[in-house]
Amino acid sequence: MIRFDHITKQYPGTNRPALNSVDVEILRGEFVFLVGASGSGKSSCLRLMLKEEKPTSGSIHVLGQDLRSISNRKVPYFRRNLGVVFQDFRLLPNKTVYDNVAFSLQVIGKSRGFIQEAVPDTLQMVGLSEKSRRFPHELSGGEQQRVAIARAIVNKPQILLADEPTGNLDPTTSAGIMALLASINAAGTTVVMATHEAGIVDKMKRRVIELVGGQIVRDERQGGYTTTAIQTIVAPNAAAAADAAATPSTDASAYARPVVAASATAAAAPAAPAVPAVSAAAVAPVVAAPVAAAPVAPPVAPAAPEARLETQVQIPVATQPSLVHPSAMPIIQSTPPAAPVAESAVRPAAEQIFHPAAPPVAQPITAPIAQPVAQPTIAQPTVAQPVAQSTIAQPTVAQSTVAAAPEQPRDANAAEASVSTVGDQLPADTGRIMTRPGLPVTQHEIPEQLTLAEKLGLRAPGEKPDQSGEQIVGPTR
Ligand SMILES: Nc1ncnc2c1ncn2[C@@H]1O[C@H](COP(=O)(O)OP(=O)(O)OP(=O)(O)O)[C@@H](O)[C@H]1O
Repeated sequence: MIRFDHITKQYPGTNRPALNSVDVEILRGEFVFLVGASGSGKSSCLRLMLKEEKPTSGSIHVLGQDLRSISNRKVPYFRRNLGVVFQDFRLLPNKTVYDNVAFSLQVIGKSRGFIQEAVPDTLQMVGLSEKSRRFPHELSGGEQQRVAIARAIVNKPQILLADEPTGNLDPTTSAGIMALLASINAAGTTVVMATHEAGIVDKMKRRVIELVGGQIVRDERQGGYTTTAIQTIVAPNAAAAADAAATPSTDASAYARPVVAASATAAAAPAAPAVPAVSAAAVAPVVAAPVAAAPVAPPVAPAAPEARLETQVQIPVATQPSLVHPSAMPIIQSTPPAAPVAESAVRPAAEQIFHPAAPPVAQPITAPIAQPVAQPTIAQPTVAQPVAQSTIAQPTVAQSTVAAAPEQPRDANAAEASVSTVGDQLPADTGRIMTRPGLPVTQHEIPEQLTLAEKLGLRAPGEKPDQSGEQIVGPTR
């Protein structure tokens, strides 16, 4: 779904890169924290995913598209597949809650009927139905962030990028926002969130990617802000890996199993560094989608993997997709809350990253027996009413409407906005390990400074601004 290959980003006028040869893949349905000290490169990662910045070298694929192939003119259409939430909310101050959310649909040409249905549904999901007529300055910080989240998800993006969304909020309000993000993720949206907040990361027990000085130093399933994983040695075993590759599983329960898998590169080199093993804490993550019955099931309905974990001890590695990039840091994997989908399984041949014939090192391991734990204390979303699943549960369906008449964007290029989603609608490939071909690097010029509307994909760079203005409003409390 999102893949960085050897990404280096050096900003003009700086003498060291903000990101230094970063390799990482984020699968569909994952909830990923980017953590690290200030200046470690978290926001740069998000800006690159959004094509707000271009890498100095390396390639980025998002939703099956090589971002280098997306022209500046088409960037707004690409961004319609991504929702974005910022630390400072960035709401339109002269518009009501309803209009802030509706605005993002109006500017991409959604029909009045669609807007009248989608906006109330989304406001209900974020618990703001009763405050739809208020202006941003009449809301608390947490409520403003909920509006920003509603705006980000109202078009049912497949990916939600959040840059320190709780940075301006108190712990209790932050917990509510995190529960909301968890429910959005549980309904199928991939969430990537940069944060400094150790408490949140520790409670959520999701995948954690840690950056230090622009490099990934840790990539851990169900991690904490500071790793507590027990490191063990896993010896290369090509035969076991070959078996693993030959018998890919489509059993969703496979995702629930802790696993260790190394890269094909490691398999080919007996002296390769040891691969870290699973986290000792295979505990239940915080997810419970507070959604009501819906006409359409979530596209990536995350089963509750924690329930199955409790009795598992011996873990067949073959059934778990690896997130390990051949040249990336070893990953420490335990249990993802959802069933991430390897986008690679549906890419064109030239982009295929799975190479079953060259399996990585993979050894059965003894997984920790999950201990019953108290439910983490992050609260469920304060949704006043049962949530209409249609609000976010059908991202792939929704995406297709971006290019469909009468809601088609206003120029012929709009159709391309939906193309990128096609690759994400096919079944998961669960049993193979990723290796990737090197790709030539071509740079595209994009504006360094974009307005909010441009960042949100609402308006093409350079297009005439909306008359209502694009001022931003930050937290009021
Ligand atoms: N537009 C820019 N021009 C020059 N340098 C930049 C620019 N943006 C970021 N940097 C530098 O790149 C490095 C990474 O910055 P980035 O904002 O990605 O870090 P971060 O981890 O998100 O930090 P924070 O947690 O403080 O937001 C820093 O050294 C920063 O000074």
